[in-house]
Amino acid sequence: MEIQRNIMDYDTVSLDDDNSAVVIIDQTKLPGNIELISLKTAQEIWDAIYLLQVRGAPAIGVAAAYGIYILAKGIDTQDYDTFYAEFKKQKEYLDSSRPTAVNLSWALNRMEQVIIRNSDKTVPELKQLLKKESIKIQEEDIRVCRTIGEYGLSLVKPGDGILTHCNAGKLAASKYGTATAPIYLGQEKGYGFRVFADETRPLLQGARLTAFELYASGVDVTLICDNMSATVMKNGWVNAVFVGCDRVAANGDTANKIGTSVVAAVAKQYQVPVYICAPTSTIDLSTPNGDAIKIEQRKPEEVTEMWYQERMAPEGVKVFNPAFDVTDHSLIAGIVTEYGIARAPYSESLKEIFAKKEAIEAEGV
Ligand SMILES: CSC[C@H]1O[C@H](OP(=O)(O)O)[C@H](O)[C@@H]1O
Repeated sequence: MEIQRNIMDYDTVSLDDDNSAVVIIDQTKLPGNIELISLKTAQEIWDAIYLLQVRGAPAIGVAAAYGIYILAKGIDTQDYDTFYAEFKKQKEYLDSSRPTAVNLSWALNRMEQVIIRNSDKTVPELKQLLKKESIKIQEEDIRVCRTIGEYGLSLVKPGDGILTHCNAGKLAASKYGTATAPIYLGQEKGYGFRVFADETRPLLQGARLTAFELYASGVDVTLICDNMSATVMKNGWVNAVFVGCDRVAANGDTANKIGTSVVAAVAKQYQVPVYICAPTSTIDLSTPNGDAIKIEQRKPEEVTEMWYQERMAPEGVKVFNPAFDVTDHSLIAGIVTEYGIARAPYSESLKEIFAKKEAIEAEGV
């Protein structure tokens, strides 16, 4: 008898036992098959991020941190400058896999800082410090997501309807997810949320991943097509929208999966608050506003034929396939971080969030 495997029992991203590979759930195979794959080379790691075998801003950051660690481990030199030069080459390559989710560069830069701050250490010592930092990044991700869940839970009440778009769940992070964190914590407390998951064309992260993980967790989830979000909100079935993010700009404009801005515009029409669940690792104060966020453009085949037995569009037709869009800060009721909920004006409140973060870090809490 096949053992009933629950997706929630698997780590989205991990290091293998001998620290020689990044192990991920291949999310392109979900929900049909739960397959773990080991990534050992720079090309394998790059491909896994680009092909969305591992995806979601926090999960991409953790995969990149583990990835650059195992690549650094393989650099065969005892000379600091030679080691650092090769590290930078590998880091720049991994950083080129996807442009929008800031966690990729955030994690890689954080790993590089370990080398910069420890120029007096030997190469073996640097490799150990890189391992330690990569594990710390994943441990923080788990703590951060749970804290976001706690703040998010304060925005809803038992029995509420929650709509989410794309997958900002456990499969986009290490555990809890970001937008799903309030849902999972509510599940622990018996809140009985009714969740509506947008399927999220063209790659169907909502159908294949969010509905999959929530259903596996016993959450009351209803899968809807993207064009149905207006109806469920008009019917009064949604009390709040929780979504993830890939990059939050200094003024609160937020890049997230394509279609998020549509959900936010419809939510405004029906007076449903939209909350961005945003680890501070996904907030980029160096990006002034949404116009400055680079939006990844992906292949037309994802739109025209990816999920169909036959092509569903004429051969050669023009296709526009931006992977993300930017939700204007004016459509966002709150940005839920692990240091509290930022409210408009975000150009001020996000700075206050980071000031709180820095003060707590300075205390070594
Ligand atoms: C926890 S944030 C996840 C975020 O990333 C997703 O994009 P992709 O599936 O292309 O990596 C989507 O925008 C989610 O909201």
